Amino acid sequence: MKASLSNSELILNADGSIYHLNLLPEDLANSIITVGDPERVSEVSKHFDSIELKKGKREFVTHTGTYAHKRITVISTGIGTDNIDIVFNELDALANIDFVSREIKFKKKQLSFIRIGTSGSIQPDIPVDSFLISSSGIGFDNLLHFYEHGHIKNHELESALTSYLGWADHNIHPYFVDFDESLAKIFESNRIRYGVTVTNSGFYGPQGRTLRLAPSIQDFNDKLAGFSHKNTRITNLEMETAGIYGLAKLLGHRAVSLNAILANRATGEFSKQGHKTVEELIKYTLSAIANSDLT
Ligand SMILES: O=P(O)(O)O[C@H]1O[C@H](CO)[C@@H](O)[C@H]1O
Ligand SMILES: O=c1cc[nH]c(=O)[nH]1
Repeated sequence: MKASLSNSELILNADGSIYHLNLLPEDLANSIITVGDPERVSEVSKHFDSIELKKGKREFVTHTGTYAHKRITVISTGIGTDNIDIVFNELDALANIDFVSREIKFKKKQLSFIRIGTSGSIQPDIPVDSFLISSSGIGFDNLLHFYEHGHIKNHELESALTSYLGWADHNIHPYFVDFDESLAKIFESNRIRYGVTVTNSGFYGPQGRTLRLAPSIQDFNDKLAGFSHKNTRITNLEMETAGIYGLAKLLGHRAVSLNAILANRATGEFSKQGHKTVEELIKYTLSAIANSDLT
């Protein structure tokens, strides 16, 4: 017999929508763009040919519409993998749990997630205003540690990085998860490079930034930048990708993260045209989706 999820586990609002996102199952397209900044949602949907719905609650703003005959949902996650836990569990519930019987559906739907985010490079040769596809996400947060996840990790790279860093005494246990290669192919061109992205649990200390507080690990970014294993090096830092890759893979979905590089931490630069660069990445992403087999 199938288990019915209780009211405290699958939480629905009075109108039948899912607790934090305020969405109904029919509100969701199969292709989903995630962005961190709620204001970036309309920067994406302003390009749509039509918008069928706009909903939101807290930092989770959602627009669903059509672009070049593709139905697309764009949703903001806010900042951090704690929010990724909420967004990805609730989006998967919309697709794969029957809200009437409260049972997990036998036939699962696979969603395609494309993150359009901003990020800081730690390599001097990756300039501000460039674009980067994360071929892996390395979680310096703790989200994946709360789920059984041994089967979806890149064990070889995780072990190599863990022994190189030797930061277990700092309670740092990075998890390493790869992108969905078939989804990433859609976004390949000579305008965008591949890299490996660290997902941090903060923007300042956890990304090696020092304003007034002393860091617990000296030369944090230099140490990350110096990692090398079979042609793999770490390229950039942000705050969501590893959590997205981990939860998407665990739930049977596809995910790829596209980064607009706004900071170069090695050279101390920050983009003077961040809005334009993000706008260009949005147009680049939508054009690639238009020319893809995504439905
Ligand atoms: O621009 P977004 O998508 O929010 O991404 C980056 O920007 C935020 C920090 O400024 C973090 O969320 C980081 O991951
Ligand atoms: O340096 C940066 C720039 C954007 N987003 C981040 O998380 N870090």
